[in-house]
Amino acid sequence: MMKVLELVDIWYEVEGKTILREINARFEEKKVYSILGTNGAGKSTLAYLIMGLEGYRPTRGKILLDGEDITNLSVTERARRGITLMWQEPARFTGIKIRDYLTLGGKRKVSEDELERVLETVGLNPLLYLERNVDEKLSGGERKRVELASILLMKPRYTILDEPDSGIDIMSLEMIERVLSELVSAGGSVILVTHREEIALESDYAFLICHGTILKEGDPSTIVQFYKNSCDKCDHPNEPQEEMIG
Ligand SMILES: Nc1ncnc2c1ncn2[C@@H]1O[C@H](COP(=O)(O)OP(=O)(O)OP(=O)(O)O)[C@@H](O)[C@H]1O
Repeated sequence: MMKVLELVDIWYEVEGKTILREINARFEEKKVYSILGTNGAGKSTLAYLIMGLEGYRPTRGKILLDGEDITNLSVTERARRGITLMWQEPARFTGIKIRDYLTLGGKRKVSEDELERVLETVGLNPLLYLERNVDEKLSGGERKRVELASILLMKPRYTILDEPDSGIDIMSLEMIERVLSELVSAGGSVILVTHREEIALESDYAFLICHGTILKEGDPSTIVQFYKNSCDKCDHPNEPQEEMIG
C-alpha cells in the first residue's frame, strides 16, 4: 500500500456558501507541498479540513490516509495517525518552562542534546530560552518558534504549516528551510499554506487555490510565475476568469 494522504473531490459548504469545491490532491511521503493563494481563497479552510477541526467536515468527498477513510475522524484520531497543524496564532501557555513544554506530554524521552538541537534549528539559543516560561512575554515570533521546535520533536508524518511566515520578519527563509529539511529527513511531509511566493518556492510541488478550488498545480516555479503574473495584480481576486482555467 502506497503511503499517501489523498483528498478526493472535497467540497465544503457553510451556511449555503460554497467555500471549497472539487479539491483533489495527493500528498506523498517525504515531500514538501505548498498551497498558494490570495486572501480568502480558502487555504486555511482546507488546512482545517485536513486536520479535521470541529465543524470542518467536507460536505462531499473523502480524505484517505494510506487508503483508510479518515474523513470523519476527530482531530485526536488524526493526530494519533501523525497529522499535525501549526496554527497561525500559537497557543499562549503561562507558568510552564519552554523545557517542560517541549518534553512533557511527548510519547518518548527527549535527550538534552536533542532539545538543544531543535531550539537551535528554530533559531532560539538554548541557554537563553530553555528555562524561560511560555507566556505572553514571549513575542509572537518566539512562540511560533517554540511551536515549531515541539513539532520537530514530534516528527509527524504530515505537518501542516498555516502561514508559517505571518507576522514574523524574524522568521527567516533560511530557518524555514532548516525546519523543512529536518521534518523531511525524519520521514515526514509538509503542507505549507501561504500567500507568499518565496515560501511556495521552498516546496517540491505547489497547488494554486483561487475561489475555493485548485486553479493550477505542479512545479512551484511555474505556479509562482503564474501567481505573480495573474493573482498578485488580479483586480477580481477569487473570481477566476475563463481563460485562466485549464
Ligand atoms: N465558517 C465560515 N462561514 C462563512 N464563511 C467562511 C467561513 N470560513 C471561511 N469562510 C469564508 O471562506 C473564504 C475562505 O476563507 P479562508 O480563511 O479559508 O481563506 P484563506 O485563503 O486562508 O485566506 P487568508 O490568506 O486571508 O487566511 C473566505 O471568503 C471566508 O470569509
